[in-house]
Amino acid sequence: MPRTIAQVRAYTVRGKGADYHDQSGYHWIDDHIATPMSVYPEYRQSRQSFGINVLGTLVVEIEADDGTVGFAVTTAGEIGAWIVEKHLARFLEGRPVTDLERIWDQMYRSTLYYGRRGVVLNAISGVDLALYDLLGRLRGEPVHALLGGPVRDELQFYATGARPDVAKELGFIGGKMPLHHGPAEGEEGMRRNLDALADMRGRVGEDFWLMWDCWMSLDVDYATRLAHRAAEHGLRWLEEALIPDDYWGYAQLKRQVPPGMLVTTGEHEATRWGFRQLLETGVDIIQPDVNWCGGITELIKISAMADAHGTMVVPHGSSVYSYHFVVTRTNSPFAEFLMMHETAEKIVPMFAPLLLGEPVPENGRLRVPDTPGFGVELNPDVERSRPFTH
Ligand SMILES: C[C@H](O)[C@H](O)CC(=O)C(=O)O
Ligand SMILES: [Mg+2]
Repeated sequence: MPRTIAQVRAYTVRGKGADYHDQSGYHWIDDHIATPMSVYPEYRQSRQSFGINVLGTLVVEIEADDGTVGFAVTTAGEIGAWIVEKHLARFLEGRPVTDLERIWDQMYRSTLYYGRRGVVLNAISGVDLALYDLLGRLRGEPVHALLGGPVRDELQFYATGARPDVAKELGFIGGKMPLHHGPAEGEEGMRRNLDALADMRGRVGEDFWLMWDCWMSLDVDYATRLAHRAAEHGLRWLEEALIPDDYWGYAQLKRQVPPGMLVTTGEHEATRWGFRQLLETGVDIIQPDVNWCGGITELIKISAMADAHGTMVVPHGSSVYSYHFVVTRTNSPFAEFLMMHETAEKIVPMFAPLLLGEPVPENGRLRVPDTPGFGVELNPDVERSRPFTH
């Protein structure tokens, strides 16, 4: 008989951690990056000014009836803690730890009237990942073994950050930069974007992948013009050019970009139904975030559907939670590493300082550890609180 779930607990943490936009002091990740809010000049310089970091980190702990505890982290803060404690916990406590599918389905169906995506799916993802962690710990196996085992010996990474030139030195296969100026900054902003790309191309040489992360800031017309002008500097892909709801725009953009340039998106999409719509647009790479899209139980379905469309799945960030998945799938040939060092010049663990044992790539590569569950522990020195109980 499988173990049963004794208790579900939700905690919040402020500063860094899973809410990696929650940085203080200078950080490249908050330095005049183009966003959907860039149409308002007063919100252009800092994403924190419009509240990109309001949520904070959610930690979900699930305890089995023998006292074994699994956990996971995501971006959802207090609102997520409330959803887990007051609504989702009832679908877990007293159930077998192996009931992944039924638990996911009940969490999703029961929250449909206020959920479907966004913070509710972040909370569901956190619960699902904590359950995988618990199952791995109980069985003494890494999560990648629960998913069918690795299809390659190690992962290779591209780096996201302000310094692709440093990423190249560190052994990454490519560098993805934030786009700094959106359509509201006119031709001057367009020129600055292209100058930055040309400058970086000059530093990294011809063959190194360079990509742009547009964080939902563009429209189809601007994105098309940007893509054509960027082609001469060898831009490999244009990421998340449009708002996530504009599936029709993505289909049009895919038809209009120069041959060979990839259109990628999906980090703010959730569930198999959202990704079905996205796959039908014809984008080249989908980028679900396993901490936000519904967890591993849902990513398995999204990935299989993408595979049948001949589309690559390169998950957004998510550290160990995506590494254990990516290593088990042939249509996920590489992974993202988000450079959380303030100037992107050094490698630091993505969710630092929240996790102990969080692995980082060396020379752009990583052998996913075989330690049980996701192989990480909560750092006891990081203060957390439990705002709600049930
Ligand atoms: C750099 C991007 O604006 C964002 O902060 C991270 C992201 O979208 C990505 O890693 O992809
Ligand atoms: Mg992105």
